[in-house]
Parts: sequence; C-alpha cells; structure tokens
Amino acid sequence: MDCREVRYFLNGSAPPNHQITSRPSTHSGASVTVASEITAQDWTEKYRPHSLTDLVGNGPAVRELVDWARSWKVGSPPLILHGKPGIGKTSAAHALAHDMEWEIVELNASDQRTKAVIERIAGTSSATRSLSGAERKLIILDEADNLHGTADRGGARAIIEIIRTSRQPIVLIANDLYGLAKELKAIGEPVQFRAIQARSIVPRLRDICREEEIACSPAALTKIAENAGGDVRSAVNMLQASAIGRQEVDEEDVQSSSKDQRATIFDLIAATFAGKPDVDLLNLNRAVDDTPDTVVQWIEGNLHALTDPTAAAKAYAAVSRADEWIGLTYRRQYYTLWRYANATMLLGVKAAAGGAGIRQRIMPPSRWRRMGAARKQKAVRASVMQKLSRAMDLPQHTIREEYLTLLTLLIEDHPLAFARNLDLDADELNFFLHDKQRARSVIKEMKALQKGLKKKEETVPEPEEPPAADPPKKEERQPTLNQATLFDSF
Ligand SMILES: Nc1ncnc2c1ncn2[C@@H]1O[C@H](COP(=O)(O)OP(=O)(O)OP(=O)(O)O)[C@@H](O)[C@H]1O
Repeated sequence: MDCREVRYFLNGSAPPNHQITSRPSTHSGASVTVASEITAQDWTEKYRPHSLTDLVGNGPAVRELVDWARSWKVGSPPLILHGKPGIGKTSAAHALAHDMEWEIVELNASDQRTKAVIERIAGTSSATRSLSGAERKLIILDEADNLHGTADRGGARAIIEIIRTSRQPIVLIANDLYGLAKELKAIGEPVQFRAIQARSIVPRLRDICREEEIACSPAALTKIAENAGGDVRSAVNMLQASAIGRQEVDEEDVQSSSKDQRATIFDLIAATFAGKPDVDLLNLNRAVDDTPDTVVQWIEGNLHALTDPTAAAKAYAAVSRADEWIGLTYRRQYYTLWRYANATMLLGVKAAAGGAGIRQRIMPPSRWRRMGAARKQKAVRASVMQKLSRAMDLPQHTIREEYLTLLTLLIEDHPLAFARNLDLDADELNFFLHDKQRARSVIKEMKALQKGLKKKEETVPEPEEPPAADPPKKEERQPTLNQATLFDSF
C-alpha cells in the first residue's frame, strides 16, 4: 500500500504551495524518488523498516504506538518517542503511518523553525483533510528537543498550540526527554525506545546480507552487533563498510569505527561512575562528540551523586585539574593537551566513584539550565522591544533610553490595555510587571475578553447605520499605543 509522504523542509525555503513528494513504500528498497536515488547506496535508508513488523526490538513501544493510533481521536495526547539515536524512533513513526494507511507530514528540526513557519505548515495541515483522501495525516515533529534561540519560545509555543488545536495525530521525536520544553512534556505521552540487544540485531544483519548476496560469518555478525552498542543504524553502517569490495566478510574484516557508535554523553557519565575499564572509558569518550570542556561540565554537574565526602573531594580535585589542562589547551592553542584533560577527569572521577554507579537521573550541567533561562529572558526582551518599536514607530534604542521607565509605570497601572494593544504574552507582560502570577492572570483575562467579544460579533448582526456614539468620557478611555496618543491617554 502506498504511503504518501509530505515533507516540508523548514530551512526557510519551504515552497509556498507545499511541495508534495510521493514515495511508495517498498521494502525491497527500489528507489523511486530523486532523494532516494541519491542515497541508493546507503543501506540504512535502503533497509529502513516500512512496516512496524519489520522493526527490530522495542515490542512494548510498538504496541503502545499501535494502541494509540487505533484509538486516536481529536483531543488524544500526542506521543513523544524518545531514546538514543539509531534505534528506530523515526522509522517507527513512518512505519505506523504506513500500516495505518495515513499520510505523513514531517517537520524537520531546523534553527529557522519559527512560530510562523510551523503554524503555516503544520497548523494548516492539522486542521484540514488529507490531500490523497487518506483518513488521517500523521504529523511528525523530529528533534523536538532541539529548539533553540529566539525561535525557541515561538517554536515551542507554536507546537503546543498546534497540538492543542490539531485535528490530526501528532508524534514528537526526541533523543533526550529532559531536553524537551516542559510544556511539551506535560502535554504528551512519552514512549521510551530502548537500545537494541546485540542478539536482536544479528538476524536483521543476516537478512541484509541475504538481500545483498554477501556471505558474512556468524562471528563477524556478532562482532558488528556487539560493537554497535544497541544502535541499529550504526550496525548497518558497519556492515556496509565491512562489505565494501567483498563477497565474504569475516571477523577480521569488520570495520568498526567507534565514532559510528554515536555514544552519548549519558553513556559516558554512566560508564565513568560504573568504573568501566580505563581503555574502554577513553574509547567511549572518543566516540562521544562533545569536547572536554563540555564533558567536564557534565561530570561536574553530576558529582552530587557521590555522597561520601572523601570520594566527592577526590572527584572535584580531578575535575579541577582537568579544568587546568583545558585552560592550558586554549591558551596554547595546542589541542593535544586535551587528552590529559580527558584522562584526568574520567579516570580521576572513576577512581573516586569506586565503581558505585550512578543511581540518580543524569542531569545536564546546572550552568546550562541557568543559561537556558538567561537565553529565554533575552528572547523575551528582544520581542518586547520589537513590539514597542513597531507600535510606537520609534527605534528600539530611543524607547530603551527615553521611554522604558515611563512605559513600565504605565503598564503596571494598565496591564490589560497594554497587553491587548501590544499583543503581549504572559512572559512579555512579566517583563514589565516582574510578577509572573499577575502577568498570567492578566493574559488569561485578556483572552477571555477577546473570546467573549468574538462570540458577540458572531451572534449580533451589524446595524446598517451605526448610531453616532458620544465621545467616551476621559476615565473610560483605554490607552492606545502610538507616539502621538501615548501620553494623551492619561
Ligand atoms: N529498530 C530498528 N529496526 C530495524 N532497523 C532499524 C531500527 N532502528 C534503526 N534502524 C536502521 O537505522 C536507520 C535509522 O533509524 P531511525 O532513523 O529510525 O533511528 P532514530 O532512532 O530515529 O534515530 P535518530 O534519533 O538519530 O533520528 C533506519 O533507516 C534503519 O536502517
């Protein structure tokens, strides 16, 4: 059965008429679109599971997906598929749509993912019926944990709004559930995807070998599956790399690049506290994409797991010494020194932890969480200044230098009127009020009033000749914002 796939690449060049790419699902991998011809040699794409029955492992997660899809109705919560890379989250979402004969609208994560773009594309498609006549469209929001910068607030808010108003099922995909905006987490149903066991990966590799007419020894298949560290994509890549120019693959032919394993920082932290052998730990560190200055922050951020003061003191000493090496690396611009930083922090903290393992949730460094809050504040400030500048027709620096204090005093007295005139949200209003609760309740009141007004407009027919109204009395006048009337209103 055909699965129509509608892809919108949100890189700022989304076609105005929403370009539609039709891709029949063929497990044989026959490439039918330009995109798939380009990647015809990529076995991970060629052997992407098309049906949920092709998916290796994660039975409970797959069952959850099917139950959710079968019972889905408007208002059902979206699913959040989360787990490390390469274990089938995206494939599962696509396969679900294929099996349910639903269309797919896939939004790729992008730094330029803005509220406007998301609303234009997913908002429209979520509220309209399928173009192909398919019963439903599955909206897939990939990399949902990767909304950063100014687009962050707008992007996350837009997604939440789309989810609230969507008339179509939505699946969010994230590697790191903790990296997801808390509003998104609250609104969705998490479904955990786990790393795939080597013994489940082996049969999949064997099938691929059969299709490709390659003889791969059982020892080679096991070695690939074990080196993959639960990541099927990595296993398939390793198999393909090992089979280049060969019809037979033995254990010694296996090309296992530890980079392919795409180990995460979470794996590294867990291995350090669990006391993995030194060589393995340093190899794992090489497989993690982060540089030592990042790793050291993660390690430091999780040292509170060491409850014994002596162990904690030793671990902090190791981290501090590593920090010195990192500083020296940058001062000298001599990156070979990084390896001393790595060895000092990983082996030092490992020795201090004494193989006790980490029982708490591994957390991103608190400094980053604080930086996240600071980023948000900055984004709020920027959008407030933009709105003021547009409304008052004045440059932002003039508003900042001449009017901001006065405006703050006025807004404190008339928050509702200003919020309405400037179209402020709760964060933006709080910029002036410094009182989150008050800001939230003002915005709530504003929305309720707007709703009431809209209802009234819809029910009351407009009079043919509006009666001439008396000019409003001074105290009834609402402040409107533009340069000329700004101060007249008071
Ligand atoms: N469970 C699986 N069963 C079969 N093949 C898989 C599975 N997981 C991954 N693969 C292979 O790896 C490729 C990539 O998988 P997929 O994109 O679904 O992973 P992912 O978990 O979404 O990763 P990421 O988080 O990096 O997007 C697939 O095209 C397929 O070849």
